[in-house]
Amino acid sequence: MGLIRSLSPHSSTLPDPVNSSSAAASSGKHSSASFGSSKVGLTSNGSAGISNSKIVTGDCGYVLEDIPHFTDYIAYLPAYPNPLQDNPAYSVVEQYFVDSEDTVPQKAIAHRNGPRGIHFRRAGPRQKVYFEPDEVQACIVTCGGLCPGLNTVIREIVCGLYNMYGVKKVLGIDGGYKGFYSRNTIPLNPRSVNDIHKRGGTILGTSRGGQDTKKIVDSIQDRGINQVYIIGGDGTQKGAAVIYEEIRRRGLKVAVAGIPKTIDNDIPVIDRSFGFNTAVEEAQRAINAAHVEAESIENGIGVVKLMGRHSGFIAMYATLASRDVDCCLIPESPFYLEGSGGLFEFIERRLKENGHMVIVVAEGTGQDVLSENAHSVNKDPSGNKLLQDVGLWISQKIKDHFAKRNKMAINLKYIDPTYMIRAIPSNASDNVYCTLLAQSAVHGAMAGYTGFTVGLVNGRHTYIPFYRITEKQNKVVITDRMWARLLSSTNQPSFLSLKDAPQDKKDEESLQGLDENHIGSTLNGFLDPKEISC
Ligand SMILES: Nc1ncnc2c1ncn2[C@@H]1O[C@H](COP(=O)(O)OP(=O)(O)OP(=O)(O)O)[C@@H](O)[C@H]1O
Ligand SMILES: O=P(O)(O)OC[C@H]1O[C@](O)(CO)[C@@H](O)[C@@H]1O
Ligand SMILES: [Mg+2]
Repeated sequence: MGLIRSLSPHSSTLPDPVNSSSAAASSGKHSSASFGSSKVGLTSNGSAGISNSKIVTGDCGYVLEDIPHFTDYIAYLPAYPNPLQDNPAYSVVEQYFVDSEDTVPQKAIAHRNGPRGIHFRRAGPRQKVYFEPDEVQACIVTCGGLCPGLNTVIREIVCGLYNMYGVKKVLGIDGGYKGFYSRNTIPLNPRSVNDIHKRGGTILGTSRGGQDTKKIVDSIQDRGINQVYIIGGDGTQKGAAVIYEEIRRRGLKVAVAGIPKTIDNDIPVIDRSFGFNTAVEEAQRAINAAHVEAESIENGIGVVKLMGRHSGFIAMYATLASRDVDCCLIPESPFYLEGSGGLFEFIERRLKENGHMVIVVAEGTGQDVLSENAHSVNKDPSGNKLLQDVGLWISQKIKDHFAKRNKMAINLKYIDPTYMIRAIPSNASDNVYCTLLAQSAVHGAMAGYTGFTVGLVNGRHTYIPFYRITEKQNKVVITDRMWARLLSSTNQPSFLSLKDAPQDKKDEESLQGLDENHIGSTLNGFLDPKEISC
């Protein structure tokens, strides 16, 4: 059961507690209150056990998917002027504090008569904060697989808290979620994190599994922690969502802020995840090596396997960037080997035309076919399916095919740089991106927001409610322009025979995951069709 804040019935502004410190007032499942031309409400949401979502609606189909704030569930909290207002470095900025009305549209493309659609709160410093500097005891945890930029985010959270807000107590949690209750903490300060951004990995260590919400929140409470920064992928953000729920259930003034991390770029809503650019850049080295090997020998074939459990973004962007790739295979695009329009036929043709070729394959590709041959499906401690090596499998299949009846002598080299592309430090552009994500998280937590993930949406930094990040995975849409660009650059077959092509919208959605225009169940009851047209 959730609470909604009391709203002035005549106000036409967004309810932003960092400009007004009025506290919780009424309660109710799926309730809404009108104010001016806007409506705000909380509703049940089925995803990841999250019970409350804050939806604000306005004119012309405007919807704000807002994030929780302490004042939603704690009454009469004092607020303080943001210390940044006295910071000489920022005093030159004309409007440094984010206007409470600033929100960012999820979709940048608008039609004249279309609804304004979903928006997220713009990230950044607020005029008021809900912590005094010496009251803050922050902690940082990294979970899941490695990703370039983890250390940069850690560094910038520590430095942001120290330098912008005068916070002096920051702890690192050792080895992922389980470190909360099984390890000692690591004290962090600007000196200890000074040059960690030049290193790959995470200085805090990471792990999979071991997410025991009760023990984690007990540890947060026992240690007096009141800001929790959680860096990790989809699994981690689901864990963060349940930690936030438990903290809220206990009525604690503890901010939970997620920073999305995934080498696979499989987190929805955000433009891209940090470290992704670095990984794509590093993948070029492997593709280049495969190309050099392949073109130096008769009928040379280079096969490169890149990461991408369910989403083929790294393979797609690495292929588009390289221009040396003849065929890119990703999990979203089923393919077949034999017969007309199949991979073998294409390889034969390309070898006859060019004398060599390069194939890039994302690790999650063709797992259905591979697991048919596997004895059992193993899972990692987080419950993620362990993948079969598609690179080895496809290499062997190609070799067998061309060896059959001495069809054609080929020279195949298989390169597997998977861990090399994620164990490196982030490049310059990812470093800047990590810095801004970390600072957004710090500003949000200091302003009393909680239960949110920071993310870049249409080039703007935003605060996104957890459920939007965890409800589905970001996938390459194979009926989109980007995949078409790839097909036209490689000239590979689409492997979509006519009968497989999406027949209608429903098929398309099941093929691609949910449409990005999809308005989730969270909005039921808040989007009145009458309000959409204006
Ligand atoms: N549904 C869930 N609810 C609570 N915690 C979860 C859930 N799924 C995963 N976790 C926890 O989150 C942590 C990281 O999860 P996981 O290993 O799936 O990596 P991830 O965050 O998805 O990152 P990546 O997939 O990019 O490596 C683990 O400690 C795991 O136990
Ligand atoms: O680090 P692990 O457990 O070997 O997992 C590897 C997986 O992690 C990722 O890097 C991120 O989910 C995937 O691309 C890959 O399948
Ligand atoms: Mg994951």
